[in-house]
Amino acid sequence: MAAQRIVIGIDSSTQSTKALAVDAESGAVLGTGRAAHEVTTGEGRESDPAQWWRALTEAVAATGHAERAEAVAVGGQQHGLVTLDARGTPVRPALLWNDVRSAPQAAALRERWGAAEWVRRVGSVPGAALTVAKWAWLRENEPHRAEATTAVRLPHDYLTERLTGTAATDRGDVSGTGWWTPEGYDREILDLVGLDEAMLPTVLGPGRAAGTVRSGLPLREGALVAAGTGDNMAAALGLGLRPGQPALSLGTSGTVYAVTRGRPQDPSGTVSGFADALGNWLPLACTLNCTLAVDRIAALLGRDREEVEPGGGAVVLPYLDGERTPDLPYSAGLFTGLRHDTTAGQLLQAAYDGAAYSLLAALDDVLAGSGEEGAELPLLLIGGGARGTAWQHTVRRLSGRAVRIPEAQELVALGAAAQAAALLTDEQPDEVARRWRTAEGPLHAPLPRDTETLERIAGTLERAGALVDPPGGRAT
Ligand SMILES: Nc1ncnc2c1ncn2[C@@H]1O[C@H](COP(=O)(O)OP(=O)(O)O)[C@@H](O)[C@H]1O
Ligand SMILES: O=C(CO)[C@@H](O)[C@H](O)COP(=O)(O)O
Repeated sequence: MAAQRIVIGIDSSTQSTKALAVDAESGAVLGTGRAAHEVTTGEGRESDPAQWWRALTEAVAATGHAERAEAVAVGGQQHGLVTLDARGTPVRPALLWNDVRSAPQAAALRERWGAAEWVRRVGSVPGAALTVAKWAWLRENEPHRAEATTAVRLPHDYLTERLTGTAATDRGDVSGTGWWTPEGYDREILDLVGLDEAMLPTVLGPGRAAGTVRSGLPLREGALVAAGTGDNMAAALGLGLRPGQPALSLGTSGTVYAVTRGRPQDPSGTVSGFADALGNWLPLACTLNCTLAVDRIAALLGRDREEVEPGGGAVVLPYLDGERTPDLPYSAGLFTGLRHDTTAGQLLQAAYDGAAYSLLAALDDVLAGSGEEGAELPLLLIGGGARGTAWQHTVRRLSGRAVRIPEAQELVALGAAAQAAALLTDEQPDEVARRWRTAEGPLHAPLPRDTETLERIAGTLERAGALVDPPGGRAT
């Protein structure tokens, strides 16, 4: 019998790091680890990259297989701006994807060339989330820190570099920066925002390793380190997505996406034209307010997250963090349509509906522009929220689609593990995930689409005007 080969997949997401030790042959999860991250509250959203590294070492050690793993890969939250000095030490905490302070810089970038030209170059219309807007914010607001920066990284690049000593990224994650084109870094954009290309990592092609684990780390020295990728691209690998198969992730962010063979082009800005971690594309729409916002509203209402009730005409736009889809970075949450007989459970259901609405509306755009057949395939529901009955039911009611809930947990970490395993077995990572049968799970039949609720939310958004889009910036 051949010796068991073990790989480790790491998901460094907004709220925590999760690590899975996986049998490269069968996909069996042999050990798991998790360590929480701190994210600032208030106006900005920041985390200390050194804390991600500590969380990674803790989570990897907790799998119980760190010393045996032959290959490892990191999937990381997208877009975050990590700024390092000449010693590789963070100049300041990372500005995260959901930090909307960079909205004015994003607007100025859009103004400069127009949405269509940005889409032609980098696939996406710059919003506050994109790294390019965050770097522009830093230069304007903390020029001394921008000056002190000698290297710019994404979260997964930073962690991969700490593992290997190599400054490398991949086409999936780099496609969310706003300065990468399929031909390489866009010099004109880098000039526009005053960033030297020498400060950026090398973009590795699919299937390439970033290097090997350095000595003195809590992993086996010399183990292979795959290129890693952004967390959504890693989940696409982890599910073994074939072109046209839609997925919806309910985590800190809500995301909807599909793998496509053609490059997405959406000048409206709803769908970002990301690359996947292989040679394809990953049109994706993302909301800022998903599980955390709904949980917060449940807490305000004094309810458990599952204590929802149907009925009533209330609408909740749960934009506690500002919002990205629709593009309302300065918005705050809005409750409307309350009556004497409105219950707390109905308000909580309305919060779920408000959070799911934009994702499902955007799903239609993701699929419409995808040019792929198979758009009627069941929606794969993943992320922490997919475990919740209220989330599952809301997605089924508002999508009118069949929904499959993979039994496998932690699809981002599994995707990273599949990428690591592919280095050992000479397969494609998505083939590895299909071999591991990661997308299998109960299939829920479609429910009739609740068009009344969808229309009520759409109408509220249309009429909400300055309440959700204050002319002078942040509402509160
Ligand atoms: N059983 C559950 N029901 C509903 N939501 C859940 C459940 N378990 C976890 N969650 C939600 O999942 C979220 C974390 O999801 P996750 O995908 O791990 O987030 P991220 O990757 O953004 O850090 C938490 O905010 C929590 O609200
Ligand atoms: O910004 C995006 C996608 O464009 C987010 O999806 C981030 O990648 C963060 O993901 P989670 O921590 O919520 O998984």
